[in-house]
Amino acid sequence: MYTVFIYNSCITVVSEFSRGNTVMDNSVGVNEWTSTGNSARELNDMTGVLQDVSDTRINSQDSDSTQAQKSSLSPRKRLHSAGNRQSIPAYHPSSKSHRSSMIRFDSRFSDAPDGDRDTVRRSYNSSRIKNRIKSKREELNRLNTQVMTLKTQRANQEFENFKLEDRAIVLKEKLGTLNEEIEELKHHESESLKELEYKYKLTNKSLGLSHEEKIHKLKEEISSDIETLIEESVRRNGKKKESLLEERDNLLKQIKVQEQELNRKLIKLKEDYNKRLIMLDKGMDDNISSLKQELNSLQEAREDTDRKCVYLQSDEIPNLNALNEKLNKKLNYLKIKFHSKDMEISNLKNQILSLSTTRTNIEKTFESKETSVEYFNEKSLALNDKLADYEHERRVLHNRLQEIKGNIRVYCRIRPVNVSAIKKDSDLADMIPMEFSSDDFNEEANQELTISKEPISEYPSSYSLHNKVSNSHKFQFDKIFSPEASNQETFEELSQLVQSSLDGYNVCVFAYGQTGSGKTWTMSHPEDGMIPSSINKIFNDINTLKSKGWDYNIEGQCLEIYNETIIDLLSPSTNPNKKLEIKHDDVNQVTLVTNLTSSKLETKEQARQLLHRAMQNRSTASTKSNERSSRSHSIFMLKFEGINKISNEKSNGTLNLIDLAGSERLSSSQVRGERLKETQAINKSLSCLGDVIYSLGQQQNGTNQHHIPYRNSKLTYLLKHSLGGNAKTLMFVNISPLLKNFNETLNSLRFATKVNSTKLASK
Ligand SMILES: Nc1ncnc2c1ncn2[C@@H]1O[C@H](COP(=O)(O)OP(=O)(O)OP(=O)(O)O)[C@@H](O)[C@H]1O
Repeated sequence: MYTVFIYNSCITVVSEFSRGNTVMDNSVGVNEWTSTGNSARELNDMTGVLQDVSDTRINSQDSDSTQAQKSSLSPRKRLHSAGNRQSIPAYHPSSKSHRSSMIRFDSRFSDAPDGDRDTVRRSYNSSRIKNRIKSKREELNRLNTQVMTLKTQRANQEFENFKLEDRAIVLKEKLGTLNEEIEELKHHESESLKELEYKYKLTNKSLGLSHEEKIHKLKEEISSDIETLIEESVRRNGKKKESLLEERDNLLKQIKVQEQELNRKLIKLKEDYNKRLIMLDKGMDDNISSLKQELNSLQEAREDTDRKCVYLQSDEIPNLNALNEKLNKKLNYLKIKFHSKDMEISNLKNQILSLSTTRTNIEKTFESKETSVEYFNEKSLALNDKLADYEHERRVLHNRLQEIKGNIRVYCRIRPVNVSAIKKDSDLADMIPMEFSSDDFNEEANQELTISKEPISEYPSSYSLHNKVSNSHKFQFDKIFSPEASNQETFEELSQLVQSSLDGYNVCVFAYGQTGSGKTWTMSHPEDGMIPSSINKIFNDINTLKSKGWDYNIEGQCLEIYNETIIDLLSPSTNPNKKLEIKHDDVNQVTLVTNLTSSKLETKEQARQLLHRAMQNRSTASTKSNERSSRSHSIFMLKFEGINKISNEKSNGTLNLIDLAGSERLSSSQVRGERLKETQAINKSLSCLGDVIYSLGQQQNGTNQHHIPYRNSKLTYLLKHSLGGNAKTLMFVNISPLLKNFNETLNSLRFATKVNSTKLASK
């Protein structure tokens, strides 16, 4: 016995050998079955068989068996009760075919006895069912194989879909890359634009400065650069566009090919399905629907792909086209900009042309001005030459004048007496009777001074009486300054020698005379003494000489010779190691005192301060050593080093302003001890000075060619190169007007006369 149960969409074939003994023989899911394409008809056949078997059993066993049992065994009813919606053709026992088979069956066993006949029929039915089940199993296996094939095909199709999706992703990536490239192109283009602008600015600047040809060349270069860049940009963009279009075409082609392939496959599949549908019967609706679903999914995939293609066609390519348009617009904008820049360049060119015209005009004016400047320069040079010549001539003439006046000049200065202090005739009698006239010159341009112990005239109050004098002493000097003469008047005569020192000569100015005769007054009076006045004149003259091309370096030194010892007045020191020694450079006619302080003087003030310092040091020392100032020679030395920028002339001159020690005679001073030694040293050095000057005079006159005793005293040795030759010497003989100093005055006048008698001739 076989019973088919349908429960939970499963058909279960049960072989029942006996009532109440049921064995599960085979079980196939309905859905699976239907999906594998099992024919409903065959199933119906089988159920029909089962119905036959059932009917047979019903007929053969118990005709009174209940209708309920019958209905519970009916597969048709079971199928319907399981909710199977398949339309299965009805195999009712009352159907014609069924009845015919029953007739055939009955006719075969009609001859057999009733018991045997039932048994045979049952065995026959059993074998028949077995065979049919076997054949159905085989068919089921075949269907399973077909199902597997379809599954494989579906997997393949899914794989194809995946591939398509991958392809779409790759395409998207490519599009992304293309977008990046386009961005890069944009960036590159903006960079190129910036570079072009920068180049353009640079070129504009250089255009403004360089020549017209350069401008033209630069313009051409810039134009060609811009054109090249534009062409390059166009070419690159064109290439990109072409490649993009090519890519798009390729993609479209690929899509088309794939579409065709897909269509072909779909057609094939459809055909296959149709074939299979024909083969597997129309009852395989589920299968078809699944296939339809697959088809739908495939179509969806296809639509998706189509949409992607459309997206690519509709969105990306227009985007690319828009970008291209944008680039073209930019290119046009650049072209317009280039055109405007070109206009600007032409404007600039015009400006440069007008500027170059102006420049040419200015150059012409400049040339004419240059010509005038050259002319004036030449004139100025000529004038400078003339000026230098004049300056030289002036110097020569000045020197000649000084020589004519005498390289050794002696001026006598009579110290005034405080006239208000002379109250009585007896006071007048204490004065030295002297006679001179301030403007009375003899044939040799000398002035004469006559002194006498006795009154020279009946009117002794006058200095210029012309009465005959007994026991009188007559002297001749280059100039005699009356007691009323001021320092300014005195300096007028000296100033020419100061000029000589600036002109490169060595000048010595001595103040000779007994103590109290007015030497310091004459030389160092702080306001108008010879030294302060010389300082004034020197710095004034230097300024004037600057316009004639002269520049001067001035150095100042101050020293004292006391007891034949040199003392630095700017830095007095008791240090025995600091020896002040006189050194001579006979070749360059330069004298140097070792360790002597030398100060560079650039202003009057500096020179005055230097003098003030020296005077202070001298007075401090004087207090310590009992009026030493009267018994020492003080020397203020100014050295001038001049150079003329016009004529390149050089000059080296020295101005020595010397306040000599008092010239007291030993007999009159009646000194002893230290004081005697001092007086002897003073007298020795003064007499040496006289000797040197005298010897020099003799040498120049040709009478004495031998020895000049410079070394006999520190003073003469120091002044070796400032005495003699072209050097100028001026000696002030300061005399006292008092009768009590008559002998000293006479002595001084005699010494001065000795000096004055030596007129040094120029070489
Ligand atoms: N030209 C003058 N006018 C007015 N006073 C004068 C003149 N010359 C000298 N004296 C006065 O005479 C005095 C002595 O003068 P001064 O000190 O210059 O002499 P000296 O020769 O330098 O003396 P010593 O050798 O001691 O230094 C001073 O008081 C000074 O004021």
